[in-house]
Amino acid sequence: MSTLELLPAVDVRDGQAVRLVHGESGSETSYGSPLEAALAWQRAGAEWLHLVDLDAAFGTGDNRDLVRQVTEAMDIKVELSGGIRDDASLAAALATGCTRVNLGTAALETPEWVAKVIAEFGDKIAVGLDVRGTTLRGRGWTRDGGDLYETLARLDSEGCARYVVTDIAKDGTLQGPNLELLKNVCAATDKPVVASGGVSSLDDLRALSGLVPLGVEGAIVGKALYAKAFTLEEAIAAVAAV
Ligand SMILES: O=C(O)c1ccccc1NCC(=O)[C@H](O)[C@H](O)COP(=O)(O)O
Repeated sequence: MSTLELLPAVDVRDGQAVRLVHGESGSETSYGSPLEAALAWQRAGAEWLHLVDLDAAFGTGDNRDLVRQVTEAMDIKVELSGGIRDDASLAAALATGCTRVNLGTAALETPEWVAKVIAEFGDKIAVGLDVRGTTLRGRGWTRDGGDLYETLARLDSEGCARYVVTDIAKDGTLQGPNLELLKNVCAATDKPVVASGGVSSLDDLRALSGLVPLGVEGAIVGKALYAKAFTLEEAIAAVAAV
């Protein structure tokens, strides 16, 4: 069985690494320099970094220069997320040298553009399916954007390479991932799924590892690492031992 990929998260708001609760603007806990955080995960053995520009996601500005600086400083693979919604923001994101980008709002609001860039850029494009129940949320998770499974079927038919699935109710809460949601999404698509939101313990990572045969490829881990629920080294060892 393949090993679950781990993607430690650096979410950037107003130049700082932060974690939100349920992705809500104003619920930030700050954890200092995004570059220091990213370098720390790299030193700890990360193979991936999940880097989010929250201001771009919320439409409160952007941290584009900082995101580029962090991405360029990494020797590991970087997944960029937040506010990538048109040719200009996609070009800027890809120009950082990131391995792939994660589209969210655009998949809900400008499906023709997303179909076009999926066709053009292949597996450099992942789509974030951020849900409350089975309703997708866009614009920094503030607006409803359609049904999860209808959107998934459409994106599958367009050749989307990968999905990043977040249960917003779990995100930043340390309450454990929504395993049922992940199983249901894996049953609805043959494409790999990256699980995001709620990881709280090494047992959660072991449980997610158990879903690898179903199609879960990786897990984004944010709050648990910042809150020191476990170290990244412990997480890497835990998923390797499953
Ligand atoms: O990814 C986005 O575009 C985004 C937009 C608006 C709010 C939050 C957003 N992302 C949050 C993340 O990707 C988190 O880093 C990730 O879900 C980790 O969650 P957790 O382990 O529960 O801290």
